[in-house]
Amino acid sequence: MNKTRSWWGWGNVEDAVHGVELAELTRRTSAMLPDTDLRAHEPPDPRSLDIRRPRVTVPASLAHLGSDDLVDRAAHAHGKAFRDVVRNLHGDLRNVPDVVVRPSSETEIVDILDWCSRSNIAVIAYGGGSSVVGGIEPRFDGGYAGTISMDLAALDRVLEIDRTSRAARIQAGVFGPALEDVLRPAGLTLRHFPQSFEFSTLGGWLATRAGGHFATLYTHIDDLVESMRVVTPAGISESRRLPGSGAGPSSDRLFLGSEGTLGVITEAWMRLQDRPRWRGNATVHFSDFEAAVSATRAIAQAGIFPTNCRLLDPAEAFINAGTASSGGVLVLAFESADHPVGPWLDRVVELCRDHGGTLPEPPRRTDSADAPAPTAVSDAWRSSFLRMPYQRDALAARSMIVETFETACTWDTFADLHASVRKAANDALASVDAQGVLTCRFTHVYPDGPAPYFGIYAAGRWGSTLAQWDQIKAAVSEALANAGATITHHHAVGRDHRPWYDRQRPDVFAAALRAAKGALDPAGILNPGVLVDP
Ligand SMILES: Cc1cc2nc3c(=O)[nH]c(=O)nc-3n(C[C@H](O)[C@H](O)[C@H](O)COP(=O)(O)OP(=O)(O)OC[C@H]3O[C@@H](n4cnc5c(N)ncnc54)[C@H](O)[C@@H]3O)c2cc1C
Repeated sequence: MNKTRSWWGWGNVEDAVHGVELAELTRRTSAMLPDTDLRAHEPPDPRSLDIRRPRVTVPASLAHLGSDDLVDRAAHAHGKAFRDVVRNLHGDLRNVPDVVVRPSSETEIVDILDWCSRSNIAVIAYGGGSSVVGGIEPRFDGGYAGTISMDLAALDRVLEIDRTSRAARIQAGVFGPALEDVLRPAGLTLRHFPQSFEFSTLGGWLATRAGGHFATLYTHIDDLVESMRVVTPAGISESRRLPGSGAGPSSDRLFLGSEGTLGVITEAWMRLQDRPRWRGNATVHFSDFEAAVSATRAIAQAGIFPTNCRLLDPAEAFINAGTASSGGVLVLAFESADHPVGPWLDRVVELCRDHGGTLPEPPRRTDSADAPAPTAVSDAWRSSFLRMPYQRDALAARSMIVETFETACTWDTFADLHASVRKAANDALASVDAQGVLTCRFTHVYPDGPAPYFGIYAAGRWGSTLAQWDQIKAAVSEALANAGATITHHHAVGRDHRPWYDRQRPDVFAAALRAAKGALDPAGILNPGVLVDP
């Protein structure tokens, strides 16, 4: 069945929360936050809204690539963060691209960039539109004649597979599932699975330095890049395919995380892996969160790199895995294409026991090609992980504030950071008069520190939830900045994180980035306001 992408919320219209799932979601929410007004509000029809008419006309030679359809433009106006969904629900579409263009070749991209550079039209590269930081939104000053959203979904092919070096040349507009469908028959995988996998693209992952689902070793997409090809208004940059190189600063590193401000990534050679055969998993309960953190650190520093090492604090374990625990739950998994993983699993279980962890179920493993059954907690966590964005939308339409924020810090600073974020979030919830819960989990762990990921579930007031969230987000972002943590571990900078990113990066680096932008994008048309001012 062909599904319909939602213009206002996550994913497909047909997959939205309804029926039993909706009843259970509202029941659990009411139990957690009694007196919440959970009446549903429907999104408006974009055609009923007073959306600005297009200010630009695509030249005749490119006209077949352009769309000024109102719903198409509305769907390209915002990303998929809570604040995007809420604005859509309220019909707040004040910044809408004038035209959506869909090139299917580099030549067309070059022609579009030439036209826009000459005509002072801003260009926003658009992959899957799953940005959660205002990265694809035409929200900026600067007297542009208009804005186009350059949707790259037609660049969706795997062009070559090099089985010997285990790499593939892949176009930037391919979505996660379509990419894996092509690699699977060759026994290969990119093995990059962000939560947004189904609705985000390779180009978006590269442009935002996305983080995949796996907790250790290859965490960011950066680790998987062999070379990149980027069309800039000043020309095309293509790096050599190399397993490693010490030849000066890396051009790939310049374009990774450039968020559409320096050029349009059209393709990349990506390092692949053989599909895993051997797997093992275990779930460990702790009675004390500090001990759980120490166990997780011991594992991160043991040099054994589990694929999953996700520590859920008690609130997170309860809300998203349905498990009660006083000190948190650690979900562990290993997989390998080459060897059985039993000894590694045994070792991490031993480390957990050393820190007081207990296992309600024995570890599971297969030293054969059959996948082991997941533990009850890891199964519950996985299905809730995939449904979370749909449930977030259902709750956003019912006056709830449901959003996440993420960071990374060194182990020595985690306890203080955790305490100050908790305080900032709870104070902010009180100041916006919202009863709520803060949760924390580690999405990734490194030998020198974790990437904590926080969630807020709070009862808001319909019509005010955006303002309430913005106040909470500013408070927690300040707490992260003051603790010396990063404003983002993998969600990128976009427009929403700019104030804190500007404080985080060294001033001389900002000057170098501005100079690079000046050289690559002399007319300053690419994604204005993101990373640096034009
Ligand atoms: C529910 C949900 C879950 C998420 N989970 C994760 C997660 O697990 N890990 C994670 O890292 N992020 C996650 N994100 C954030 C988002 O999915 C990532 O930032 C993702 O990499 C964006 O990819 P995209 O194709 O949707 O890009 P877009 O949202 O379309 O674009 C993002 C940025 O990249 C630029 N861009 C896109 N394509 C190109 C290109 N070809 N060339 C140059 N610039 C380009 C855009 O201009 C924009 O600045 C999540 C978001 C949501 C809503």
